[in-house]
Amino acid sequence: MPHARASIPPAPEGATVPTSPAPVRPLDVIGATELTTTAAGLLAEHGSATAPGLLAHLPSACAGLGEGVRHALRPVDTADGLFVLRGLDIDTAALGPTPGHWSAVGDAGALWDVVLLLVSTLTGTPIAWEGQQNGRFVHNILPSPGHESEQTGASSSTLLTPHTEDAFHPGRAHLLLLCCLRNHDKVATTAASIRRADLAEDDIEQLRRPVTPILPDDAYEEAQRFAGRPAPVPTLFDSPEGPTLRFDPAYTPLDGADDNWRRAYGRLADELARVSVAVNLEPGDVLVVDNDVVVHGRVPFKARYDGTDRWLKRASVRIPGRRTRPAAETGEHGYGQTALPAFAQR
Ligand SMILES: O=C(O)CCC(=O)C(=O)O
Ligand SMILES: [Fe+2]
Repeated sequence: MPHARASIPPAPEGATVPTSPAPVRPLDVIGATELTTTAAGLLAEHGSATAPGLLAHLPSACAGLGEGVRHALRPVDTADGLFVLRGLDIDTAALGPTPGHWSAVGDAGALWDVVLLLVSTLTGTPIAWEGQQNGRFVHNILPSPGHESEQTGASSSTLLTPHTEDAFHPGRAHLLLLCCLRNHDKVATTAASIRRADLAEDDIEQLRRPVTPILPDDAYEEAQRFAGRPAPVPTLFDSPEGPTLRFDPAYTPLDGADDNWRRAYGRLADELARVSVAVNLEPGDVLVVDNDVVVHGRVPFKARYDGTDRWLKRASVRIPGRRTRPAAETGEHGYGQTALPAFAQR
């Protein structure tokens, strides 16, 4: 049912204006039950969502999932560059309070880590970063005291500027998956597709040039200390699958960039703001974002810090053999960071 559309909330003050809703892919009760029972079985067998043996068993566990789930998780197939999988039934009362920091999560909500890993494995290979959230394959996105105005998932009071996830790195995800556990205040994730943007050919030419680097974000302290020279990277790329982008203005130094490039970059940012949609995730929704096509962010909100805060689980996925990026990326140093696959690539 590709025609269903997620509801669009009114734009909060200062936030991007939604122009078109996100496609919803419904998951029926049979599919949802398959995912949760398979996840519960894996958890019971391996004891923890972070057990290496569980990760190794994801492909064989997925082999037992039915056609309905597989169909719902077929590749992103519209210029929106994303979809919302809807139909998982989360008992939010049983989750326990939203933790105050990712490092305090432990196995809280572990069933949903495993469900998200299964969903991720149906779309590709989940990856983790040694330097982020202790190497976990499923990150917890929740507001944390002291981090309110950062450009990371832990922030709240500030607009999380639209960005490509892990834009600084050539091993970054092809798909980003966000599973919503709790979102009482209907805080929207924003998403803008390069395939909805209308740019002048001259601007596209400018932004195809590698002019300035993208530096590691504040979630990567070790990478930020890396001594190597940051390499300039192109912002736009014409891939055999259509236009793609690599964009993170909050971590893009503009000092070395010429005026023509800067103006084109500014117009790209304006155009992405124009086509941006606000996706209001509800508990049980899994937002699947094509990280080569869409930049995502989040509107500002007031954290509660009382155990009822917004809580998302996040996974990153590589699609083996995908040709959406310039070949020159393979020579990048990646600021000393390595993306680790959950299991050997199939
Ligand atoms: O909180 C959100 O909706 C998105 C945060 C984000 O940028 C991320 O998790 O990568
Ligand atoms: Fe992000």
